[in-house]
Amino acid sequence: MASKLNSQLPKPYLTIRDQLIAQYHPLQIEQREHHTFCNFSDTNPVYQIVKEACIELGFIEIDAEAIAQAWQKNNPLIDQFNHLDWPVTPDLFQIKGPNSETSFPTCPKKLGLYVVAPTADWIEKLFIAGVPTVQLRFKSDNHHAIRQEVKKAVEIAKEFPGQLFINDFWELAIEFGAYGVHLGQEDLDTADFNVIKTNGLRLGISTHGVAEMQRADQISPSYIALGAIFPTNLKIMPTAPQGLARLDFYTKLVGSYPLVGIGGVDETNLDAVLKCRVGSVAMVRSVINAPDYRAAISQLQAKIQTTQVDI
Ligand SMILES: Cc1ncc(COP(=O)(O)OP(=O)(O)O)c(N)n1
Ligand SMILES: Cc1ncsc1CCOP(=O)(O)O
Repeated sequence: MASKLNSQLPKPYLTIRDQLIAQYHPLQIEQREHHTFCNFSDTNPVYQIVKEACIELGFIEIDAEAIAQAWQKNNPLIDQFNHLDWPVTPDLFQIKGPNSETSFPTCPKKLGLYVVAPTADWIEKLFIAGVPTVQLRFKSDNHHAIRQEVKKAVEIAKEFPGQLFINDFWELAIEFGAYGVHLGQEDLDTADFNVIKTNGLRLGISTHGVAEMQRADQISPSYIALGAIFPTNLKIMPTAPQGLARLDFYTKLVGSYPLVGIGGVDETNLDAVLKCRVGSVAMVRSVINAPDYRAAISQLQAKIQTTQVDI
């Protein structure tokens, strides 16, 4: 494979690097940044080769470094290098898992169909239609409107057996007593996790790759979300769509955390996503923009019931 990098690797190592790239080409995605050089901080050849191969496969640099570190830990000697030995276990990535004292309250590993909805009225329609897990993702700058919407959604949720997560507004979620909150990476610097936890709320965290999963693990959330799996026009994503081969890898990486897959999932690709052993699949447009949302829910739920493997 022709390299996009100006490699600093010695010639014999380039062969091993290209072997890795050929072996793991299903993990390849089109990268947005064009890497012209690699400034390696670590001189270990295994680390260097793997990092370069991962950059070539389209991993962002912090993820390439995390994978290179895991590989080096598992396979430290270049003269015993086994290019088939891609590391997948959480411990190689220093992912501890949720069983520590600091964990958030647990939620089911299989959350069923998880619909992310724009308003409290939608939350009601979704619960009535039998959706087990919903999220209020209300986007507004009007504090009064936000407060009213969260309050209404939580009041509605109390009438139904399903689970309601509130996106972003964790203080309001606590005040009104929601089942859980969902936070993005940019919320992690400001949210008070102790307050969320001591109030008994579950926590879901968005991730877009390996390094963000490692960061999420430090917080021991109730679930980890990974997106986008496929292209989505609902929001601008910080990383390119990750695809099924990477989803399969991420499912192994998170170990016993429930993994929620999101982004571009619909009836046509749901089977393939479930086969990657995700705990659940979150969707917006496949339900909210469907010509008949009740019919869409029935079809998606039926597919989840028939296809989801034991995890
Ligand atoms: C289940 C699930 N996964 C990811 C997201 C995205 O959340 P976030 O990163 O906070 O981005 P916005 O939704 O605020 O645009 C989500 N909402 N739900
Ligand atoms: C909110 C969000 N976070 C990651 S992808 C995404 C959008 C999912 O929407 P859709 O299911 O319509 O692609």
